[in-house]
Amino acid sequence: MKDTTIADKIIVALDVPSQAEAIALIDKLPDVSFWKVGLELFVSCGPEIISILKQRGKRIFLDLKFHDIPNTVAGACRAAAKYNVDLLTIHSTCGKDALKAALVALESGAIAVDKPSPKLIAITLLTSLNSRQLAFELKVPLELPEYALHMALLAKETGLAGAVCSPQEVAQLRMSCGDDFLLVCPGVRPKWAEGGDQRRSMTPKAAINAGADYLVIGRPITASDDPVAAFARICEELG
Ligand SMILES: O=C(O)c1cc(=O)[nH]c(=O)n1[C@@H]1O[C@H](COP(=O)(O)O)[C@@H](O)[C@H]1O
Repeated sequence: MKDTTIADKIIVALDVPSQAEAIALIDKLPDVSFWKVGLELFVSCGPEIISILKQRGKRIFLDLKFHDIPNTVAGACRAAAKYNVDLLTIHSTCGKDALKAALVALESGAIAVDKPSPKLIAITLLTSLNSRQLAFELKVPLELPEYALHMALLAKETGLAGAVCSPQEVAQLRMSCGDDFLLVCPGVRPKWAEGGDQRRSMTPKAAINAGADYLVIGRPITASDDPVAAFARICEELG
């Protein structure tokens, strides 16, 4: 088995509008072992990108962020099982019944196609939201860290494999959810990169030190003039 390196902890978000641009990035960055296919790319070019990544031996995070009633998320998860990806996302705010239905359908879908089940992980609170927006736009009366923890625990109690959280909450979630619960952190920003629409960022090094299993990083690498150098610089900063 290939040794795991610090670079393997970085999942690069393939947020581009076409398959050609995605392939160009994948081939430009051969040291990236884990790629995220999100809504933009999947809606633009469909599931073929999954096969392209598989042919190159990459791990895949299929980030479709399901959010619907139990019957619908279950159907989507059953269908997604056939792609044989490593990680799949659903919003915790679907509620416990939907999370459970999704998990059961994903596992039975994987058995039906004789493939391992992807790990289902739950979005706690999008990293583009801050505490002000949580209180005044979403009208959630809890403090942000308490809300994120509650959403992670809901996923854990339902049997999901992990959660997506901002690096600012990862230490608390790690402490409360234990070492076996997968914690994936987007909203990560090296000091030299622009924040963009992310609201609860920390540096890659700080996020890993706080307990993240994986970092999801997009634009600091993919929108850089030199993605290869940007990826190498992040790996170097992670030590
Ligand atoms: O599920 C995700 O990956 C996700 C959850 C979240 O709360 N915030 C978040 O930014 N993401 C994703 O992580 C990636 C972050 O990209 P950059 O902001 O370009 O680094 C995007 O593809 C987002 O869709």
